[in-house]
Amino acid sequence: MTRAETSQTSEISETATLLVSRGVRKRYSGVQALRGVDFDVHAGEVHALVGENGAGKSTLIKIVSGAEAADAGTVDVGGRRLTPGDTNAALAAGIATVYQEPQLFGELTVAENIFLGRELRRGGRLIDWGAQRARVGALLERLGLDPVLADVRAADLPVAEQQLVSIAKAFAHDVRVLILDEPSAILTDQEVQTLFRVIDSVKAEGVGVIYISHRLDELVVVADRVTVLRDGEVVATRPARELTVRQTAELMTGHALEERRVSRDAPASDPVLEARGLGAAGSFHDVDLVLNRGEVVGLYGLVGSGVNEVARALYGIDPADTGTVTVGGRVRRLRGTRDAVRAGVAMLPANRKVQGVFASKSIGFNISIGHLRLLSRFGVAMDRRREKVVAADFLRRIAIKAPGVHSLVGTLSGGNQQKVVLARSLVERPDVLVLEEPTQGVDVGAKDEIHDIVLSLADQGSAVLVVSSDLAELQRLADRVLVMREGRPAGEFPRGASQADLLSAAAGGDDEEAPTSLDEARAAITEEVNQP
Ligand SMILES: Nc1ncnc2c1ncn2[C@@H]1O[C@H](COP(=O)(O)OP(=O)(O)OP(=O)(O)O)[C@@H](O)[C@H]1O
Repeated sequence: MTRAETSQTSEISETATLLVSRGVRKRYSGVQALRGVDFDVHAGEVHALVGENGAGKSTLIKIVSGAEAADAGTVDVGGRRLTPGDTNAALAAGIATVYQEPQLFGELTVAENIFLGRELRRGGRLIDWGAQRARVGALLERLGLDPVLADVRAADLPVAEQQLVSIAKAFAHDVRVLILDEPSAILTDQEVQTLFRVIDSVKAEGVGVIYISHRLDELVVVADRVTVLRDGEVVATRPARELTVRQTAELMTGHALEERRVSRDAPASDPVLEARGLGAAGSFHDVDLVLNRGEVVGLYGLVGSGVNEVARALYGIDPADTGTVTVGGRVRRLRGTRDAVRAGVAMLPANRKVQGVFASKSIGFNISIGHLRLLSRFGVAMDRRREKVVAADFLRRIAIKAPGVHSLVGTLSGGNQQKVVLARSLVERPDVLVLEEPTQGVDVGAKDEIHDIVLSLADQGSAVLVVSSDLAELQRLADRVLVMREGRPAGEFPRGASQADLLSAAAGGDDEEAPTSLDEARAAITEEVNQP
């Protein structure tokens, strides 16, 4: 289905309002998370819900899906009032929620996952595997996915497909309103295209979609309407086509945003880290990489390019099996993260859960853990007063939304927890810092602050490697961008290179046919991916 046809569908069914919430209020200890929110969803539309970290998006969807009860206000679905705080009632009314991280059992097949707990049985006893597989196949096909996925173990699928399977699982029930909580945050450009195709097909069936995202540039493509929340209040609900990214960002923050350009002189050649001929069987080969003192180097590539694996090898998570790495003039064997830390390399991995926060501890504690490592490196005892000052400074600088440094990290919104993890690694001021998707899930205002912090770390002499799928982020941060394709280096670009250049090098475009715009580069990739 084309976009034009899709939007027609949503206009036709505009009168059918599936979900209406009125005057929703919710208070947690010390925080008024929602202050009387009105929000509705029409049949066949994608209604995006955006706002800064802590604006109240997750709280609203928890109330709509019955995971939390509101203090005041109502939610009606199909004209019937939902019982507050009752997930079964919400499910029965047709509300399904798909979270960013797929909630599947890795050891089970896709079909088993989809029917888990409500298996189809023959004569009421034996599981009817054949019938299940056929139903799942039809379901996958309905969403434009390959029916052969039914028999694949969930753990063997890439995370993007696991997410699409989670959507399929939701559709095993009768869905009227599908809630997608930051579905694109962990996806690459071409995976996002597939997600949008699936969204188009569910829209065409008259399902209403609530779409939460921090990637504002995709709203004009995927959303019909946009609601902006700020501090628990709706500040605007508008057709997506009437809002630019900048206007949306300004509504979110409540103030005008300046256009920010970074101009930085390329740092002099003074290698802190040098990797030569680095390789790991099956994932990357022949990688030469130099990080100079005070330099920010970007590493960019599509899925399967090996960029994340290179970063993980430099931090000793999945060691390389060929080549050498020299840090601070000494050849290092990075066989584990302890070797990397000893060599002065720190990393903020993309999957924050790997690194984890101490949810039951305060913000101050979580940030000072990084500080403790720094101080203990010099054999100095930790100074508690200083710990509080450092944490309070970060709270202010990267706008962590919380009552104070004593607040427990477990009570913060997802994005704010991420800022705490970042603050911790920045406190350590490592010689080499490897950042993987440093601003994923973080709002626009905090993104700028995080970029400023990374650049000031480089100004103070750290060498920084940033692996990011956000091209605008790489343009802003990186003095140089190395592009990888299918496990090998595919080009190097100085600061000032266009997004189209980076994307086409990553996708294997040749120079003679270099695309002139980002859209053209994206279209070329989609075409390549869709080729049999
Ligand atoms: N269980 C809780 N206890 C205390 N405060 C909470 C709890 N859950 C949420 N909050 C607070 O309510 C506010 C709204 O949080 P919410 O998770 O809805 O934000 P969000 O818009 O989804 O943010 P993000 O983009 O970071 O996910 C935040 O200030 C958060 O700290």
